[in-house]
Amino acid sequence: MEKGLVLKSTGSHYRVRLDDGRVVECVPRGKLRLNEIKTTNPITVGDWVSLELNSNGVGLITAIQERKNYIIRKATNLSREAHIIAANIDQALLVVTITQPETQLAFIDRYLVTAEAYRIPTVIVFNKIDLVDSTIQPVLDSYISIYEPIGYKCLKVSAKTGQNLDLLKQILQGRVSLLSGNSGVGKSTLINLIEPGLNLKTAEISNAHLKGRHTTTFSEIFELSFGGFIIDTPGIKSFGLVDIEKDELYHFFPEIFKLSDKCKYYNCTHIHEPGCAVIEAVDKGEIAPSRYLSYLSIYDDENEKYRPKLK
Ligand SMILES: Nc1nc2c(ncn2[C@@H]2O[C@H](COP(=O)(O)OP(=O)(O)OP(=O)(O)O)[C@@H](O)[C@H]2O)c(=O)[nH]1
Ligand SMILES: [Zn+2]
Repeated sequence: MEKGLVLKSTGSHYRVRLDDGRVVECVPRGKLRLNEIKTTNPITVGDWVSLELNSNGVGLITAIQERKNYIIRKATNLSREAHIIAANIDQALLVVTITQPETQLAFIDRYLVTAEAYRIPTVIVFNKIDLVDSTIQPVLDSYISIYEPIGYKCLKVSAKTGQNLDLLKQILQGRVSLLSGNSGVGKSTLINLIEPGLNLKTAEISNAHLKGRHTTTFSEIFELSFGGFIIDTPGIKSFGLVDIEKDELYHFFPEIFKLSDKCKYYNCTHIHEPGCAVIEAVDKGEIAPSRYLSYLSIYDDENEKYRPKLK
């Protein structure tokens, strides 16, 4: 009996990396299912599997280990089944830039909420730090002062000058990472510097959900030469919001969640209730206005009237 990590899935067979580094082609033995959700694919990249090796070197997958997390894409047909894109993601690296292009705070917040809901720790990587001049610096500082206190690790790098790429490498080392970020922030440039020759298909498929044919694109995991894995999956630079119940949304804003047990009402929405510890913290400037705005707009687009005025 061997154990391995699923690197690639083509629907019917799988490429699995054994613990000793060997890579073998595998087929599942019979029906393998984890009783989680209705899914179009029972085994996905990032899965840890048990397998038996045939004499001809082909593996027979006999079991799938329980997943610590997974990301899904809703299948485009009406079967309501989900397609699991990847499992057991140790961390997401969200690459953002303050300029060329400017990554919006609302975009970062939506990403972080989704990552929290998926239980994927996220590191915010500020790239193109070489472009930061005296006008950009305060903006960069303000971004970091929003996210660092909440607990998100922030890293300033430059693919152009090579600044802090060693730290980025350290973060990637020994982990399974998902690389995300808007188009043009430098994901490919960074990864090519860190691991030359690795050509990720990070390019986003525009309106992927509108184009059914793209759901047949399979994701893949690449091994880094210095140890660690990168999940390469098209269209996942910014994964969509998972279905989050409105009244659970505050769970995915760590700084709001932390305060929520101090609210007067146990079912406080943190939007209009008297005695709300969250609103109080927003008023006192202890919660970033932009974060609270994101909370309101994700909760309900009609919360306009509750929005605090930004200075
Ligand atoms: N000045 C500067 N330019 C950078 C840096 N990193 C990347 N770029 C440039 O930014 C542009 C976009 O970089 P890409 O690596 O293609 O960005 P991407 O995030 O992979 O973009 P998509 O493939 O569209 O998702 C390229 O022209 C890079 O040369 C950096 O640190 N500093
Ligand atoms: Zn409240």
